[in-house]
Amino acid sequence: MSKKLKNMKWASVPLEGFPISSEDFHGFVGLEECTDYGFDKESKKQNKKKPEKKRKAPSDSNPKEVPVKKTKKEKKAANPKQSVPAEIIENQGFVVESCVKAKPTTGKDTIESKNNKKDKQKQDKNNKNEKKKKVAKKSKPRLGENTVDIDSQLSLDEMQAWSALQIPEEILKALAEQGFSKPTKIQELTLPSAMLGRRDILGAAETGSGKTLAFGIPILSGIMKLKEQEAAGIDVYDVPYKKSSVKKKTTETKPKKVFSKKGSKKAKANKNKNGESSEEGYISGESDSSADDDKGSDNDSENDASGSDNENQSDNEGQSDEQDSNDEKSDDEFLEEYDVPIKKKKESVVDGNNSDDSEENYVHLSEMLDSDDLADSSDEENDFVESNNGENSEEDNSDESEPDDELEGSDHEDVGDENETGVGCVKVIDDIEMPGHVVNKTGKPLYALILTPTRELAMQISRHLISAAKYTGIRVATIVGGMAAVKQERLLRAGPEVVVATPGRLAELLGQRQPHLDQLEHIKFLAIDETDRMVERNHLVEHLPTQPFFRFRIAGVQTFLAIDETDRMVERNHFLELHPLLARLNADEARGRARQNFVFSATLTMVHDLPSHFKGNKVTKRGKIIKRKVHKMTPEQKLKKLITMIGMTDPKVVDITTQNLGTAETLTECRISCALDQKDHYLYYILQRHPGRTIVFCNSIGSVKRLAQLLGLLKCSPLPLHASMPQRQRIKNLERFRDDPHGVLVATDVAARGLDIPGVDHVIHYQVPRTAENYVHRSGRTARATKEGLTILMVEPGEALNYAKLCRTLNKTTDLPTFPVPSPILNSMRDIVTLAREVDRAALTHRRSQQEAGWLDKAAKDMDMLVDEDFVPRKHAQASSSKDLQFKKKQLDALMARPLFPRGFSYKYPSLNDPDVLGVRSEENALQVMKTAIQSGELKREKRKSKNAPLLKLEKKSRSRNSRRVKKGGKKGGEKSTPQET
Ligand SMILES: Nc1ncnc2c1ncn2[C@@H]1O[C@H](COP(=O)(O)OP(=O)(O)OP(=O)(O)O)[C@@H](O)[C@H]1O
Repeated sequence: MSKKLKNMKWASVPLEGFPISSEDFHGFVGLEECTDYGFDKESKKQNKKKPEKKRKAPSDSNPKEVPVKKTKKEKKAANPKQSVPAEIIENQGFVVESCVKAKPTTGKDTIESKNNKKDKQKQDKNNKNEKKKKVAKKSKPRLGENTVDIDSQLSLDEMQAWSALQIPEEILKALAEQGFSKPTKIQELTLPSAMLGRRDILGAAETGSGKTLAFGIPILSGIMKLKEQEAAGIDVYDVPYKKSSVKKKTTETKPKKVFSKKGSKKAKANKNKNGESSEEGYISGESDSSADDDKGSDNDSENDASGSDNENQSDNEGQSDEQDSNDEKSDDEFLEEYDVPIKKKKESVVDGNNSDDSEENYVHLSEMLDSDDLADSSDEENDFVESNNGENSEEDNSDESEPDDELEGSDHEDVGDENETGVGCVKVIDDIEMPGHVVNKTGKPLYALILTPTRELAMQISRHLISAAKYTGIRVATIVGGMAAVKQERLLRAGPEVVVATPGRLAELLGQRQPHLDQLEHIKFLAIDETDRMVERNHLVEHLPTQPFFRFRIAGVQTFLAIDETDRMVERNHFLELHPLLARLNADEARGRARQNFVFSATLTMVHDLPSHFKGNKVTKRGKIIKRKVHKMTPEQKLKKLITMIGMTDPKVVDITTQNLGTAETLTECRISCALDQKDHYLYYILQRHPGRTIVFCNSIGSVKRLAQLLGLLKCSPLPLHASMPQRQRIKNLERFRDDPHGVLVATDVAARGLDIPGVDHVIHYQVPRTAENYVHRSGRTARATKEGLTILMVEPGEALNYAKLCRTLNKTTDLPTFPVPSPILNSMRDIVTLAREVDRAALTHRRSQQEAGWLDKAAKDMDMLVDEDFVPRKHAQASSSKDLQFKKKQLDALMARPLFPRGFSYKYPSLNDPDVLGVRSEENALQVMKTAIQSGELKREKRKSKNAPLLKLEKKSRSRNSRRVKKGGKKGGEKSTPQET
């Protein structure tokens, strides 16, 4: 011991309570503590370096406690969570920390603490994730997610209107939470047949009328039933869901006569004579009574169902079905009808504790886009994958025995006998047809497939289903293109009961034989939303030429035309995947028949006039005449095609679109007729004068890009949306649009169908849509779920013919009313828009000159050449373009800084009685303006004064012009003047 240490004062420490006693530690004598701390010169030096005043005074200014500035290491060592509260003692300027409640540590404890640490870390991570989830949930609902007001949530007692439909309590509870007090009309008309009769459904109802739940509810409740059977140990893979009673009907699915003339006297007479329209399998919206009849009949069946004989329910769906029920399979082999309420799931499920499960298994599209989340997939997931693989291998084993189950007849029995004798040899059986596709049963059946034409729609349908399935424990996965397939595969490994997909990505994963999707043949439910979008060009052409398809071009739009009489459906290139998919689904006839199919669209029965160039013989470029006859397809034929294509059996057809042909009753339609050049002025006027959530639809991606650029310069904050945008951006823009009450979405028809964005005030068709269907679906983004909305169609003279066709297809006998726009304001709009266009042009010139300069520099660098600094043309061009751009930008800013709608300026517009309205306020409700204009009758007066002929008259002129052209040169009439076909 050094001298210094010897000289120091030491005092013995009592060993009472000390962790180590002298007995425990051999040779241990005692413990002394140093009481004289004056020896530490270094520490004194340090103290000098760090004057005390720098130390923060403790808040409670305890003279004994002095805060110490710790080093990083010290801080780490004294983990605040695990360290024992320390007592800080000051003695002669030296600070000592002594553990007050220190516990001795053993090796075991260290391991435990390590484990605890891990557990805690895990827990912390989980908590953080949960918090993140909660924050994310609170801050931003996902696209398609229903944001429900707590006030609008209903109790189960308030859901009496649903009671007749016998919906499982779990689903009813979720519907109550969303405030859906009663079924919509389409739901009311289709649910009884779908749920109790288990019939295929072909449904046409106006946009925003709740068609998603019209197929969503029967699918979810059907899956609940199947899962019960599964839990009872029944092999649900091969249990047919639909009744045998509908089987025989499949061979002849004659479309019903009522299609040809809806609401005709004959049809009505038929209905009355035969009983009810349900017998015909068709409900027309034209006669409410027929619909009610059907509803009544279905309700009758429900009453029967409440008794013991459930079979009556399906009997009611078609009297003749009764005899057919003695098919190959007895009814015992089919699933029973529901006992309502369905056997309750575990309390936790009903209480919603399980709801997170489904949430967890659903991954939002925007989340899917984060590729990095693939890297941080947790251990649990890896575990899951492993165990799942294990499961698969088990399933594979069970699959090996599968052919035995399928074998029928004596051979099969023989095999059984041999097995019974214990002889372990393989018997060779002749004449057994080997199935082309061996289904890989994973033990987690895929029950339902829902196909949609667009990714956003798939995502939205998933969200709607997840909301309705909240208390059922049913999981839904979304499989769409444009994002990492790996993550979607991971979702599928969890074995979701429902898959919502777009055909392309589904086909891709099927091609890779993804195990869950590989069970596709066994699905019990198939829904195809917006079906008619998947089926295109509904014309029949007689007298086939040699090629199976006749390909033609109309003003750059490449189209395929079905010329086969054998009901061949032709679709655009991106839905080519649909046919092999349907072929696969229907390969096994019995299985196909046992599947319940749903087909819904607002424009399911809409048919078009033939384009004029289809009429008469076709004259080829070489002057050869091809005789042909092109027929306009009837709604009946259109549906027949769909039925055949999808493999539906005895479908119930519900069409309630008769009056408005798919557009909502609450929709106000109008138009603006102007020169092509003026469209931008009008558009800018509407956006400025009538702000609101607005969708501007264009016919091409190019138009969307141009308009988005222009509106950006005009500070309208446009959000573009088109198919060639990255998927992440598409979703982002849609979410931004949803969140902004004054958002402006500029989109192609990719946003036309199905998107349910609440509170869209206006839909503006910047160009006349190519088809009447597109007009209906575009317009349907507003005026949804009984809310009001306004749609404005912009028509320039070149589109007059298409507009006229549109009106004819939609059974409109008069022109759409004109939206009132006061011309003085339009003049000021014109100046701004013209300048904005100039800025746009200048920006383009500047970009080009920059690109050119960049190219020159690069080329010079590559060639190791020096470009002369005074390379005049290049420098000059760059400088002048930049100057020009800056100047024009400033001009535009100055112009836009002026008030667009100054007070006191008289905006007197001859068509409005109340000009002050415009003079006082700078913003107005467009719908109200239009309604007032219609009611005041000013529009009619204005029309009479107008020198312009109504647009419908223009059609006649253009027709006669076309026919003259055809006669002259044998050219296809309208080929040039009609880039769009309705
Ligand atoms: N029973 C109901 N009561 C009230 N609202 C409902 C009901 N069913 C569905 N809705 C709501 O109505 C809106 C439109 O529903 P949905 O998207 O299914 O319409 P749709 O008929 O499929 O429209 P589209 O033809 O445009 O695709 C949704 O916001 C949905 O939540």
